[in-house]
Amino acid sequence: MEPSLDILSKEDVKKCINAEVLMEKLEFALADYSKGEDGGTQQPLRLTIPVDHYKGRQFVMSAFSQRENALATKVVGFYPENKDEPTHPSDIMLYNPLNGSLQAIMDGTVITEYRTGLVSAIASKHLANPTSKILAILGSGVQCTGHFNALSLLYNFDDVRIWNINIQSAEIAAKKLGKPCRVCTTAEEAVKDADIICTVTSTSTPVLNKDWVKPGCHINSVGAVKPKWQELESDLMRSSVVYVDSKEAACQETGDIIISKCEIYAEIGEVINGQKEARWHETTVFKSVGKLSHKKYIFIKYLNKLIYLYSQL
Ligand SMILES: NC(=O)C1=CN([C@@H]2O[C@H](COP(=O)(O)OP(=O)(O)OC[C@H]3O[C@@H](n4cnc5c(N)ncnc54)[C@H](O)[C@@H]3O)[C@@H](O)[C@H]2O)C=CC1
Ligand SMILES: O=C(O)C1=NCCCC1
Repeated sequence: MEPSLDILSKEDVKKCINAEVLMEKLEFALADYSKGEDGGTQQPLRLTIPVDHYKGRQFVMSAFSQRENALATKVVGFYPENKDEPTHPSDIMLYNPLNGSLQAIMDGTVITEYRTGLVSAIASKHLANPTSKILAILGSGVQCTGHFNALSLLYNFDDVRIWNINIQSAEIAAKKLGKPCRVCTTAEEAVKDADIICTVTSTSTPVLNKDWVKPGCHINSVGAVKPKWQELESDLMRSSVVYVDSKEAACQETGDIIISKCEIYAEIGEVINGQKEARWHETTVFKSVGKLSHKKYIFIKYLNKLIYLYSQL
């Protein structure tokens, strides 16, 4: 008999996700990745296909995880000018690692939203002041909500600020958060005295300057996923303690690292493994490029288990 193929829509995937469980899995994934070969993961650098003719690009990310016994590929687009379609369309294919056969195809947009925010939350848990009360988010798209929801699992913020280049978009995002927050007219106003700052924009030039940031603040920067693009000013990168998800990927894929020529202190996985210090009393930047498909992979395997249960109900 032919093995069956599960096809999961965005709604199906949403029903399967439990953010707290995913956060635990992602922490293991980051730690395994930073152990190198001992971590039991295979995760080559992702393939980037420029589609300049249509102002877009596509990333193809494949990985195998021994811990989860899972093999998967995620394809994600980056079309920042899309208006009625997602700016990051994505699909994930899950394979049987025993024989390589395709088991499931699922929407990847919900997983991308959750995974990215939760990884920034894990970085914040290690690198931000544990008593953090003020959160600033620059950018008000999908990752604004993703980051707010993920960080709210760990912190009880009493002041949340949002800024976006387009203020109407920030106002819409603010209403969606389900918690009072302040829409700011400048990025400088939004980040004043903030304990944690998330930059989640599609900008190609810096939106955050060193002089605006409170010493000891923690910054999660997830945009600028092109070698010539920057989200953070070079001076800010050079004067902060910089952590990344993957040194290999960060050094090839983001102008925040390449252009600033900053020193990378550690991968966040090395902090989780106890190999490097969490210097949370200093100003820290977690530069995420989302390169780690194996993180997604763990997500996927987890979903697959739930999908199985779900299909039994
Ligand atoms: N590191 C990672 O793992 C991941 C990174 N990303 C990146 O994170 C960023 C945000 O992703 P989404 O929220 O999904 O995208 P989105 O398209 O939903 O939102 C992008 C936001 O950036 C704003 N923006 C556009 N140009 C700007 C400019 N010049 N200055 C300031 N803001 C500007 C837009 O108005 C919008 O609010 C993107 O750069 C994306 O490629 C997305 C997913 C994973
Ligand atoms: O890892 C991801 O997912 C993405 N990374 C870079 C930008 C597109 C989405």
